Amino acid sequence: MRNFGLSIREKSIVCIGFMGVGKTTVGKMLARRLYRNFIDVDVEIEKEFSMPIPQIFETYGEKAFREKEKELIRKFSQQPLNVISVGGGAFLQEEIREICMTNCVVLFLDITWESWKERIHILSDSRPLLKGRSLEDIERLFYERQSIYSLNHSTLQVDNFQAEEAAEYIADALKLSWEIHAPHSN
Ligand SMILES: Nc1ncnc2c1ncn2[C@@H]1O[C@H](COP(=O)(O)OP(=O)(O)OP(=O)(O)O)[C@@H](O)[C@H]1O
Ligand SMILES: O=C(O)C1=C[C@@H](O)[C@@H](O)[C@H](O)C1
Ligand SMILES: [Mg+2]
Repeated sequence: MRNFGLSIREKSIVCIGFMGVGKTTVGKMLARRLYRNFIDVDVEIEKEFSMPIPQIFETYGEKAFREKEKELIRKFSQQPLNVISVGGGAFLQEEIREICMTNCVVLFLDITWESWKERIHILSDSRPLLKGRSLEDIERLFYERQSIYSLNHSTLQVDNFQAEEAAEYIADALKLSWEIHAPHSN
């Protein structure tokens, strides 16, 4: 789908950030507040392979997962009015970074390592890249990943926000920026 005519308020919003920062949780709430479709790319990949992510990694390998991730992000990012939560590793791929930065509003949900580690117990079973790794290894991965997320249009530090508060804050900020860009259009 061509989207050259999309205005800033029609562009899809893409949530990026480290595993477990809240892209799915906050993204879903944001979509509800903005009356948009919510798309979780991890869920869409699971549907395509008809199996959960850890099993996709085991059966087909990370490379196949990343190819499907790119294909689906290419499709959804060109549609208007989505809120799209991409996987924590999606921005490792240069092509995905380019597609998202060109077609969408890219929102980085950031968190400090200190806050993130409090969540590890609810994350490790469902995230193959965390399973079996030591805390030191995960901390290294966390800091390595920060550089890929530095390409974005806007960043929100979520440490002191409940998920719903973060969604409210983002929705209000977006509406304000849309007003500034196009004050009298609907
Ligand atoms: N602001 C928040 N405060 C506290 N807990 C949160 C917050 N946002 C999300 N969580 C919790 O953290 C966990 C991970 O959130 P979520 O699945 O949304 O992360 P994610 O960024 O989508 O991860 P992934 O990249 O692996 O898909 C969930 O149990 C969720 O309830
Ligand atoms: O950070 C990552 O590389 C990943 C994050 C998850 O959202 C999934 O996309 C998958 O587990 C890989
Ligand atoms: Mg998610």
